[in-house]
Amino acid sequence: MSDDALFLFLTTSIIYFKEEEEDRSDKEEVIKDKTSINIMTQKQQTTISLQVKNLSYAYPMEPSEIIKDFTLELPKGSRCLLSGANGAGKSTLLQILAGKTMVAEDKVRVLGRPPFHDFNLSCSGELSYLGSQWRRNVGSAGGDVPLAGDFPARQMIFGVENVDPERRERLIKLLDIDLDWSMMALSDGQRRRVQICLGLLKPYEVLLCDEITVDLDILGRLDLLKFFEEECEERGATIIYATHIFDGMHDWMTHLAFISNGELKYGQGGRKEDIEEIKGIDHLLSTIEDWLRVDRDETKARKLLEGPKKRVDPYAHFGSRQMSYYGC
Ligand SMILES: Nc1ncnc2c1ncn2[C@@H]1O[C@H](COP(=O)(O)OP(=O)(O)OP(=O)(O)O)[C@@H](O)[C@H]1O
Repeated sequence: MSDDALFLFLTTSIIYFKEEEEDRSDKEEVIKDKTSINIMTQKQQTTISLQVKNLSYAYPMEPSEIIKDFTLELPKGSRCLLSGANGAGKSTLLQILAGKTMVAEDKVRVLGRPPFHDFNLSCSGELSYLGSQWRRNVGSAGGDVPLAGDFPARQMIFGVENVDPERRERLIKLLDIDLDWSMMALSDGQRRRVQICLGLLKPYEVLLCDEITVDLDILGRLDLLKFFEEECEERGATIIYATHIFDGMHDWMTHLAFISNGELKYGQGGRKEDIEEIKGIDHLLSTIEDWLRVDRDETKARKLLEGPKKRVDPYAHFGSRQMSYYGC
């Protein structure tokens, strides 16, 4: 081999090996990345962010329990659809999980902490609740009376401190909010958009939603569901979403719980892939319809058997009811 040929051979080999090495290290990067994603997914799946253990609850002065021996466990990053008939106990359960109602410390854990006793869970924004109580408190003067006063949506949204400006911008765009909207002259859907924006400004780790999208138009609802999905997949947020609207929910949810008369009856809060009735194709609506029909028949039968509910009269000891009659 001539000197020139030897030189050419050596240079080509060096270039080839270098390229091979670069290629291999690229591949290794990808494999490393994939491994870390896998580890994250496994970690996400094994990290429990919300836990309810044999929870029972009765409202004060009420004779019967509204939540009965309820057990649920949700991993980080999951999106659980909470379903059930009117009066089944969904809002009551969400209010307990949100720490608005006191139950024993060991019955409910959110991010490993008891939500009622650990006040900081909600104050820090780690646990966020958008529900009936919240609807009455945010942007309203109490009950269903809208806040009076001619101030713009901007004032409410920019009034929340310590918010990431990028997140705020994103939410304003997503919810199609006009910052000049006057809070006293909004439609129900517009008010709900401002309320939802306020509730989502802080990056929660666990979000509890109780029928928040009823007033939104289809686009608003679908965009919001997409946003929630990204929050779970990118940040590992966990969401429980109670609704009677199932459009788009089959693909959206990762877990399903159907509550009947305060008990976890179908779905068991399990992964949707493991629930026989909705496995594979989108059978969610028809399945929930079937469950609701069975539930309605059972409730009727139970009520017939139980007879009328006996309520505790809180004024019985004071005779004030009689006094009020005299007053009339
Ligand atoms: N403050 C309260 N005091 C006493 N009983 C209550 C109170 N709030 C709700 N209930 C009762 O608890 C039961 C469950 O109500 P809850 O609001 O949790 O049901 P839900 O599943 O959210 O219903 P919906 O789908 O209509 O919103 C109902 O029978 C209701 O009458």
